[in-house]
Amino acid sequence: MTTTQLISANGTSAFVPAPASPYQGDIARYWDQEARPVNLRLGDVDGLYHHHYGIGDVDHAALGDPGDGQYEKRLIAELHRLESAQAEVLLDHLGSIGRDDTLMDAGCGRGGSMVMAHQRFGCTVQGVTLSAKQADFANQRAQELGIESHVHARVCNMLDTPFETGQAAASWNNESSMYVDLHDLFAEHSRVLAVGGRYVTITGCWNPRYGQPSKWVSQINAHFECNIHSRREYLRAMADNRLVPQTVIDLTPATLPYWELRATSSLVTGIEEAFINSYRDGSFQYLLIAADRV
Ligand SMILES: C[S@@+](CC[C@H](N)C(=O)[O-])C[C@H]1O[C@@H](n2cnc3c(N)ncnc32)[C@H](O)[C@@H]1O
Ligand SMILES: CC(C)=CCC/C(C)=C/COP(=O)(O)OP(=O)(O)O
Ligand SMILES: [Mg+2]
Repeated sequence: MTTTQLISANGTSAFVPAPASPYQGDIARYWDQEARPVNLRLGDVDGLYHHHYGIGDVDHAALGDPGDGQYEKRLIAELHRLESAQAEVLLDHLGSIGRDDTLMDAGCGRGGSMVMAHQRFGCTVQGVTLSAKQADFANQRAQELGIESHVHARVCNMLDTPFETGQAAASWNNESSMYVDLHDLFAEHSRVLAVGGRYVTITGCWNPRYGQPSKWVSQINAHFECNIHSRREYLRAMADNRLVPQTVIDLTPATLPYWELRATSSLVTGIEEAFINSYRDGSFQYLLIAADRV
């Protein structure tokens, strides 16, 4: 594997794999530079840093009076609670996981879901991200929590991981599959998963019933430099790679309250309207798919 030496601001150096394509280089740079308050301030609530969206009903009693000085703080805590609830639902679908099991988080971001998985199951979690900044951040958090022997992130292409064939009891993509070819992705999950293991994704996908990707879906693609797939593509690519869906849940109604609340906050990024409109017009869906590796 080709590597590139990176010299960081404090003079330390590290070898990271050279990107597999110019596109992956762009995505690595995108996440290396990302520092949006909507992600950092939510993560600061309890130290779980997510780069995914939320599900569930808004607790209006907890939010309280918009007129008082502490409202914004409570709003941030509420958005964060909904994002962590999303990760809990993903973990609910991993099946029975033991302390000795290894899980793979494909596109692990700053590692919030990995920490939650370890805290729930006591297992080992191996994460991969294209971003050295994200991997460092996730490993720093694991160290601060004293769980670095069980939670580890590395800079690595999720389509070509160093994990052994059949090594993982379960694996997932949490809002990270729109950056890769789905056939290549599911071939790698299928290789790394033990037979009988479980794969889970939560993703945004365009709805074939709408016809083609709507202008809102195109706007989301441009905003994040990603390539949202259709629901049909997910199911077809899984079927071609020995991943048999056990559960498919349309989380669209469950994620709308998160977006409607986020649109009222001071942390808006400008993409809220595209998510809200595409979920409402049926062109875009927020889906959980849990599949058995057979
Ligand atoms: C929207 S973030 C999701 C992060 C995380 N799953 C979460 O829920 O917080 C997308 C992640 O996918 C990663 N990613 C995109 N393409 C990748 C690839 N080819 N290999 C590894 N990671 C990739 C990015 O580096 C980033 O960490
Ligand atoms: C559902 C879809 C299509 C997701 C695209 C991938 C993505 C960028 C997710 C959220 O990341 P983030 O938490 O960094 O984004 P934001 O800054 O908007 O909260
Ligand atoms: Mg976010």
